[in-house]
Amino acid sequence: MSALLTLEEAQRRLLALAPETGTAPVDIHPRITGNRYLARDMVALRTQPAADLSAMDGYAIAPGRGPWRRVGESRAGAPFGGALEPGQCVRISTGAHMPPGSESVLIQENAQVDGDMVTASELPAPGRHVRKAGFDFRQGDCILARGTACTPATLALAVAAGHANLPLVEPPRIAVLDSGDELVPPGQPCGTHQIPASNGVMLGAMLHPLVGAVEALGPVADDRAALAAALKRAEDSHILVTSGGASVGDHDLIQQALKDWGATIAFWKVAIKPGKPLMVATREASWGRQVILGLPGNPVSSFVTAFLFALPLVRAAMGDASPLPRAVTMRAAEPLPAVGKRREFLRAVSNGGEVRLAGSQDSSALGALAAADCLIDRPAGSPAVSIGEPVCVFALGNG
Ligand SMILES: Nc1nc2c(c(=O)[nH]1)N[C@H]1C(S)=C(S)[C@@H](COP(=O)(O)OP(=O)(O)OC[C@H]3O[C@@H](n4cnc5c(N)ncnc54)[C@H](O)[C@@H]3O)O[C@H]1N2
Ligand code: MOO
Repeated sequence: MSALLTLEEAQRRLLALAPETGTAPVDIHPRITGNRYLARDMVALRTQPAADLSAMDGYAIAPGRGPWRRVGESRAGAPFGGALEPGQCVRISTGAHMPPGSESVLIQENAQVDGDMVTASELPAPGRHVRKAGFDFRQGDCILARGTACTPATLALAVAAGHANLPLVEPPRIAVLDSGDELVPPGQPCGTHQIPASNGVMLGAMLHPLVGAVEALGPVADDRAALAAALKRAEDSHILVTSGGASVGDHDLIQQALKDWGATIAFWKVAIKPGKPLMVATREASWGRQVILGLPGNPVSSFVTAFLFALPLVRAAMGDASPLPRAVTMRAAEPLPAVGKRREFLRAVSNGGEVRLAGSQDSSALGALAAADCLIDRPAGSPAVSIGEPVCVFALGNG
């Protein structure tokens, strides 16, 4: 058998296949919802601040040690009309124009006021409490790069830079198909030879927050005709995620069904545990390229491969410039065994920078998976870990 792909190589090959979905302008106001990413670099249409502004409430003072004669007021939205002469000041509020001739702001806590005359109990340094024009950004600056996520902060920056809508990558159309003769739809009577079809629901719940709509095509029996009928319903999907039938069993028909459908296998099997039988295929539809991600049927294998492959693929198709999950370092709260040839992703619970196993690491153990809030990433061939040693961890977040 050919060597298994490493995780990095498999992710690289998959992301290179991410489908193109198109771009459309989307109104920012009242707010863009869901996970969306910029299709282009964005340039500021205005300078912010557009003029020197006060950062505090107090008095905009002319240079010198004072006292200063108060000659007017500058409020946010209503600037002082004139310019300050030496020895003059204006009352000023936070966000208001610094009038010409003023140099710094004497905060009101440090001002002694006697009629029109203002003296300083503590003198501000020149330029103190002044936001200089353009210090945040200037017209023409690139403020947001293509592939940036629309977060509350990036939306605020885009609005401040003068934009009313943003060019966003369209979310991909996604279908999920779980297959197996033993699968029973949720809540229906289930014999001892059967199992409730939990993967379709789990995968839909993982993908839905990213795109807002996921078509559920399963559960479907391990039967060529049934699979063909289900695949026909996926003809319009940019991304089809299948679960089950990915391994070597006589009844694991997914690969054959996909080939019958016109798909070409891009690669199969990755050196990870769980998740080895992961399969990737493509299909040229009349409207463009479809990507098929074949996940193993074991529920935990399906979850882990969805986290490592399906979510990044969807994020990449949505235009995310860095779609892969990011690891942090934590300390092992219990010893961990040495790792064999496959890189392992252990279901675990984190607490205050420490991490311990969530329970059974069997790839069917949903109890431990549901209790986990992270995956410990154990490289292939790595030695046993003692309590307190650092380990790489992926927070499950959306997972
Ligand atoms: N002789 C070998 N056997 C197996 C190998 C191997 O290399 N040689 N690989 C093992 C590994 S690793 C995995 S992972 C599984 C994956 O197999 P499949 O993708 O073909 O999955 P199934 O056989 O269809 O199902 C496995 C297991 O998961 C349950 N399942 C499947 N779908 C669902 C669903 N939608 N909801 C809930 N549970 C589901 C199914 O009942 C099985 O118990 O293969 C190993 N075998
Ligand atoms: O890879 Mo399987 O996913 O070990 O259970």
